Amino acid sequence: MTDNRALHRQAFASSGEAERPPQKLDAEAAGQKLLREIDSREDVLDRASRKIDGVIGQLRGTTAALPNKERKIPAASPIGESVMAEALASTEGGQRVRMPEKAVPPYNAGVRHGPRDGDSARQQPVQQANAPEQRVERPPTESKAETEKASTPGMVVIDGDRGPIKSETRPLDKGGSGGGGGNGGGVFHKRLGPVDFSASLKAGLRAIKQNLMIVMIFTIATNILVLAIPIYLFQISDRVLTSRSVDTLIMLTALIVGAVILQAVFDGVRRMILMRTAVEVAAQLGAPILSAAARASLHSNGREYQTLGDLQQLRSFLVSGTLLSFLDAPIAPFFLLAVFLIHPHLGSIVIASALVLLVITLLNQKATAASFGEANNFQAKANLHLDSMSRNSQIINALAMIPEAVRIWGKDMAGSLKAQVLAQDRNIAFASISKAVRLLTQVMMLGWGANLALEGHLTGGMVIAASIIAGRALGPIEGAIEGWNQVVQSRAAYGRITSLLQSSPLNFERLKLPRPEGRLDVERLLFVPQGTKRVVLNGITFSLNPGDSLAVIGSSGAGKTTLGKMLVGSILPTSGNVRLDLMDLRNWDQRQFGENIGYLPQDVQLFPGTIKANIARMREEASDAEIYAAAKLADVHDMIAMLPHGYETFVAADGSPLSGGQKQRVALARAFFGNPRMVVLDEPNSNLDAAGEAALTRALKHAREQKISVITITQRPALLSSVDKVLLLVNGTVALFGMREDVLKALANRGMSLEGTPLSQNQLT
Ligand SMILES: Nc1ncnc2c1ncn2[C@@H]1O[C@H](COP(=O)(O)OP(=O)(O)OP(=O)(O)O)[C@@H](O)[C@H]1O
Repeated sequence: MTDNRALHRQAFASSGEAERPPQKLDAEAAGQKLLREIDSREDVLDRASRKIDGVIGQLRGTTAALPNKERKIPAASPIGESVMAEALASTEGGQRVRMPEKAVPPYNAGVRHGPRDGDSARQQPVQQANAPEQRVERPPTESKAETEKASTPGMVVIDGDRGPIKSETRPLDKGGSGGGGGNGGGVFHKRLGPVDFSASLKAGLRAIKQNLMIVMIFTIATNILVLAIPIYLFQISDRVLTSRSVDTLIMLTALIVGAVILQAVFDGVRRMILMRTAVEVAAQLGAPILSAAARASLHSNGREYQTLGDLQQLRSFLVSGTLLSFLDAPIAPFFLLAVFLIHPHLGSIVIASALVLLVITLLNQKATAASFGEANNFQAKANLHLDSMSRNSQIINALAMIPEAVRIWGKDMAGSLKAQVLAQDRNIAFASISKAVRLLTQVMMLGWGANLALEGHLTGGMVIAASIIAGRALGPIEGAIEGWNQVVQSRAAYGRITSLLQSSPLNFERLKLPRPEGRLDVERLLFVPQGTKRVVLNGITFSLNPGDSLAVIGSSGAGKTTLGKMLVGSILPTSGNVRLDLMDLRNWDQRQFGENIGYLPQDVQLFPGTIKANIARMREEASDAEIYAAAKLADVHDMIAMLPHGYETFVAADGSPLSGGQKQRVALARAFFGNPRMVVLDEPNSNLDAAGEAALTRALKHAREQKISVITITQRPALLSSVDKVLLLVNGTVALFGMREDVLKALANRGMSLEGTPLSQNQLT
């Protein structure tokens, strides 16, 4: 805005002043003067806003100095810094993958010789590998610069960004690596190791508590200053009008004007602090909630993601008038006392109506809780449906399913709206009753006060003052009733946030193990999906040595995909164990396990971002050498090289511009990224043409050379030539398992196809 004005001024100055008539010059001078005035006012406003921030900073400093065992504020990261970091990250995303400069190295060159983190980890002794990592919940030591920034008046500090996403600025000159960030390549993880969501929750609550303490100080001051108006009325009617003193009137008016302005400022400040509190809570809890939801959604239909909406609900409550009413409530008894001091009769009237209002509050809570809960449940269902609609938008359009999809959503929405109307009707009715009670109280006070005045117990000014003060005393109760819906929803939202964060399996620390070699032991796996009696897998037992390659074959519905998911830990068995290097998957550190395995699911999905970011599993710290090594290992480098933008090709959420086969091959490179020790490929050739299938066979050969244990789920015989062992699944049980030749021979002897079904006469001959 200021820049625009500067431009305008420049335009004024440079547009040939000399030739212009004096009237025009006058007008321009007036215009410039006006702009200068606006500038100076803006400066004043800016300064005021900075001062407010400074006051908040100092007050926070004061609360920080209070003796409090719990008070260990984590390293603060100013909003500006994270914005800067993001800006830097997006600039980096534009860099290109650096290819090897000379002759193309052998497929494993990047893996064997590159200065890779994984390699150094492998060479470290076990003790070192087991050294405790920095945990998320531990407040990092504040650097001097940060401490200075935090204590600088005028600097608003948000103690946030403490989830698994670490708030640190990325180094810009990282070995020429594109980092795999890509333009749209978001950040999934930056921090390794276990997290403690309870600590994040505590930090969020601490931020709320601290700020509410400051807000309370301003609330008390505001409420005291609110008394200025009744005192003014009282003084005018009882002193000025009787003494007829203009001087007293002027002095009183000046005082009251000052008090009213101060009250407005204090009220503004407390609202600003609450707004910042809401932002801070979002910054503290956003990343932990998303991480916990992502993990929890593994065993559900993804409704946990809606907990982010709960955080939004909590934020809205923190800036709502309802919260201000609750904050005003503790001061209400003092107003009551003031009315009592004016006259006990009037005080009794206020107490009686306060009790009536409290009863109304309880009745309101009882009458609306169930309906509000029902409305929320329906809303959550409608949101889930909306989510699935957005994921399946192509099918919905192609099969002209829009009316049906909208109808299903509409049914849940209608349920939610119906329940909401019922609840809101009751809420509004109770709010109206409470309003009426409050107004009637004031009428009674005026009426009875007038009677007391007639009897000479009170003056007219005292009656009016008492009536206004009574209004302030009852205001918070009325506000609480009106905003009760918000209270209920926010309480439920907080409950859901708490249970999600506290029950997350990511909370539990796991021992960091040495890098696995790829030995796989599957023991008596049984899988009966929750809520069903269907036995999908039954007594599956087999073992693979590091570097073994296995093909899992079987007819459709035999349980191959389910077994594959179990091998990568995305489904937990009902009983039995899957062990990688003897350790049960449940006991592996989840992040470490994920880094050491690869998985290509049947239904390939890429993330919106560049191909390089997708291959690098969206990791910003991935080096070009690692990305290139994965692409070579999966034999997709040549295919990527043919794309107009190569590794920088941006893949949209629906996978365009890649074809189904290309998507599958990029996902194959993603599975091989980071030199994993075990890779599970579910139907990796389902979308591939002959050339793609040949490349896949080569990829499996490379993996074998690198001693990566590969489990390939397939129905096609083409891949069998590149595996050591074959496992035939029939109805969830192992029908055959052994060396490829033996299994194929056994199959032929039994006259069975690769799917385990008897061959027809034609096939046998
Ligand atoms: N969560 C679940 N709830 C109920 N049934 C399930 C569940 N998961 C798998 N199943 C059932 O288990 C059986 C095996 O499914 P799975 O997807 O593992 O088969 P598959 O061998 O991979 O088949 P395909 O080759 O067609 O992919 C199917 O009949 C499926 O309906």
